Amino acid sequence: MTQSIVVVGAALLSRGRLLAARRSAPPELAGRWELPGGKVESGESAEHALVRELREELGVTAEPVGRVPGEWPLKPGYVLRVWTARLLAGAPEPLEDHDELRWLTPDEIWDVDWLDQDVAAVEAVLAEWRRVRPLPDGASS
Ligand SMILES: Nc1nc2c([nH]c(=O)n2[C@H]2C[C@H](O)[C@@H](COP(=O)(O)OP(=O)(O)OP(=O)(O)O)O2)c(=O)[nH]1
Repeated sequence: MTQSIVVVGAALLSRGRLLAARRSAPPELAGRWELPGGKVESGESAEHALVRELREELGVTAEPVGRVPGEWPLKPGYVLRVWTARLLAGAPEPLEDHDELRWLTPDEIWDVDWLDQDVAAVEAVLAEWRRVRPLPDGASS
């Protein structure tokens, strides 16, 4: 049986916001938004890949916090798994693969044009985020 290639995505959360990244390549994905991350290399753990990718792509030191339950198909042979993560050092910059970053509040999550294949994953991130930090009584979303 052929194993799918695992792509790890980071739900980097800071000060009540989620980091979204706009892809600059390849052309069919450019301009759409995703969770920063990338492919897990052979012999590498997903958590290690997450830390490595965030360093390479965004220039930050981050640590994984917890897996967001679920797994989402990307292109054939690729699946996306997502971890919440927190920043330990640095301010994210779009160094590689991205040309813009945005910190989104829960209310702003759908303001960006997520990759189609990321929408279900982002919904799961939102559910996990609310589970961990429930909204105060009376909040609308
Ligand atoms: N990082 C990331 N990639 C995603 C997401 N959604 C999605 O379809 N993809 C696709 C884009 C790419 O085809 C693949 C991940 O490749 P990548 O280019 O980010 O990973 P990488 O840094 O390891 O790749 P490479 O440039 O070293 O080849 O998964 C997502 O939310 N995050």
